[in-house]
Amino acid sequence: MADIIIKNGYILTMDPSLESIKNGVVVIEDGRITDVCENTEETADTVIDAQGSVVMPGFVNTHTHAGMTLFRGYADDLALSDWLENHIWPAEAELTASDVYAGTRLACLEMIKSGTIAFADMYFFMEEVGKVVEDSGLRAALSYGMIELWDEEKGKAELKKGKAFINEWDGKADGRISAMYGPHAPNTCSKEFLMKVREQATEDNAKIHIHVLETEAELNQMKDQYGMCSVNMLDEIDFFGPDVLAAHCVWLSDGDMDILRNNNVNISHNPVSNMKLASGIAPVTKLLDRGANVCLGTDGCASNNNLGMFEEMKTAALLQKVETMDPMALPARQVLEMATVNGAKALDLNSGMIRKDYNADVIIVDMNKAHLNPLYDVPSHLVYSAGSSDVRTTIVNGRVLMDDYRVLCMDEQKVIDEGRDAAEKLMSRVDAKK
Ligand SMILES: CSC[C@H]1O[C@@H](n2cnc3c(O)ncnc32)[C@H](O)[C@@H]1O
Ligand SMILES: [Zn+2]
Repeated sequence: MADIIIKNGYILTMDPSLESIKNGVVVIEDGRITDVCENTEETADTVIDAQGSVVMPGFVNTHTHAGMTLFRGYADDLALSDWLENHIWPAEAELTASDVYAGTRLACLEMIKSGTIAFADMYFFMEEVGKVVEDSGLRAALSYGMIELWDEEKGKAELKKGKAFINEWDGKADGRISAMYGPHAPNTCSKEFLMKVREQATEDNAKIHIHVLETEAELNQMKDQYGMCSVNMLDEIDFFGPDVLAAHCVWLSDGDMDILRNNNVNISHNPVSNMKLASGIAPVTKLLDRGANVCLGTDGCASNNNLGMFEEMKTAALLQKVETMDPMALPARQVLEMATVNGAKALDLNSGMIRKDYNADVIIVDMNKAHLNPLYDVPSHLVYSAGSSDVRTTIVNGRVLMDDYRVLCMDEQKVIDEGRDAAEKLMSRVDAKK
């Protein structure tokens, strides 16, 4: 007997070897998908009727700072350097472990409700993030964000913290958590420090999550400092590889794109954050044309201001069309791949497709809504018409985290109240310091 059978749904497999099934069945046992078919004789403890819904792989958000939900709507409409240096960093200096716990719980609640099954996070007080992920049931690739600022002693302490986090958390929560090194960016960490991070990551068999060429200011700073851009500098120190997740990559030359592709670097595109901070437009279609693995992230809630992957997909697709002046650029199906298959590849997850033996990381999207009818093409609706609140069920590792809009893995109202309280107290401490 299986654990879960999802029946009567439109199965969008995202599997190149298996077409979508108009009225199909997904069978789940021990956290895995054991069958994807038109009919089954199998029985299960839980039978979910997905009539009028799309059954698809859940989203992988490949760049976020989950605890920053507490800064949602704080310091809007500013350029990145002003936003970060004069507003966000002074406010983050007041953060406590319990703030990050409350903020990350709020983030996980939002992600579960909007169909995300895994996320790559870089922040502070990462033990709190680990605890939240463990309890929530989500998957995550977590990194302690290291900012060295050319201070050798600080660098040593940061690397020690990064390593301690990896030692304690990699593989935790039955393998749902992986841990990475998180050097913040090439313009906040010295070349020497980044070389040490690379060496340590190789030795520890850990991946690396880093911001790369997000702004023109970073490009100019790097040219002044090293006589070359961040990608060239990182390439020179043999930093790149398939274990690197590079967020943003907005200011790339053609040569930089070749370097990233040739080194199989995973690139997290974060279009809403890039638009809000007016950082620029990443050359996504050029990267995809080269065969690079481009995935999709929201960035933190102070630069987005939500964690919804539906909005991110639509923005990504529209932005590339305007950038290239080609309405055929980044079609719906391709952007869906970025949000599922490519994200899973970047985080080394056996997820991102509805396929036999894959993780049972499945969402059910309710199509019985005014804004989703009539329905000619499912990928089109998912990218251009659907929204976060259309997700009715989220399953991760075979556990139902949200069932028909009801969150089962946490007390929704308590998480909202505690997030709001933590933000209120945090902001009074921030104001007192002004
Ligand atoms: C060292 S933990 C992460 C660090 O990054 C800051 N941050 C959030 N969003 C961005 C962004 O778009 N670019 C650069 N840095 C960002 C966050 O506030 C933390 O300080
Ligand atoms: Zn970021």
